[in-house]
Amino acid sequence: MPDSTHALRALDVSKTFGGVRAIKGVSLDIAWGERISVIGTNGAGKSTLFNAIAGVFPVTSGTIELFGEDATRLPTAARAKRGLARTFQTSRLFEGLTSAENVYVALGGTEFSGHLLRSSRRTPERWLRVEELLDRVGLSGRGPMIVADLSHGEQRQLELAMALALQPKLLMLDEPAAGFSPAERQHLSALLRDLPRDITLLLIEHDMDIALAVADRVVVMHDGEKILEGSPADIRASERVREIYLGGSIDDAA
Ligand SMILES: Nc1ncnc2c1ncn2[C@@H]1O[C@H](COP(=O)(O)OP(=O)(O)OP(=O)(O)O)[C@@H](O)[C@H]1O
Repeated sequence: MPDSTHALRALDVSKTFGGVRAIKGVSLDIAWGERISVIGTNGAGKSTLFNAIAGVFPVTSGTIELFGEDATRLPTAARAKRGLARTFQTSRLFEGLTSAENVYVALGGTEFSGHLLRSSRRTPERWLRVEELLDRVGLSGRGPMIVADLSHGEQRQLELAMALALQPKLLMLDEPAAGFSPAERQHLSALLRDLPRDITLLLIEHDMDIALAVADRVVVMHDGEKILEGSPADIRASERVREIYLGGSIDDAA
């Protein structure tokens, strides 16, 4: 059971790379089960905030509490062990394996060494779980396909299945719709909305439609700072957001 009211509390977090202040005093609380989208134009600091929470690098100042525990100095693996799962902008799949085998490995198939058929006899329940996860992300029937033969969209869906295999408390998705067709975007949006409500979700997304459709609350970053947060309706109606997107890359507002 959660031992705090929040899955995540980031307090006054800053990160400087050389002379660049990528994020400046950003605070962000995410309640258990809440779904947050972080939006902002190129260079706003979204990825830096995301990576700071995931523990990819140490923050310059500020604190990060995960699941009620100070995680500011915890390495990525320790954060993952406590229940944080993330996807990446670039694919981390095993391209020569099938979809099902990828999910199997993500489920903790530590005995995996190219002998999946042999291990499958020992772990039929794990293969059932693989099928469930593939179904959940809309990849029913794709289990036997080699990853390299999946479409880009399907590969991202597979990554989502692998993240879900970890039964995360906090699922962090880094631009999951990058490179998607309009149809794939709609599909992803529906998939994310259908995720179990007990998974806390932090989504960084360029695509406004997905960001607003999936989130309970939206955080707007600009120039390294959190400048606004509110409901999707608040954000949609915000003149400030409109100005920022028009002043930045108009593609971002698409
Ligand atoms: N490793 C790094 N080294 C130096 N500067 C960095 C590094 N990572 C990010 N920055 C800088 O920090 C600022 C914020 O970048 P960040 O990638 O967090 O923005 P973003 O909102 O994710 O942008 P995008 O939407 O383009 O991915 C930018 O000015 C960027 O150039």
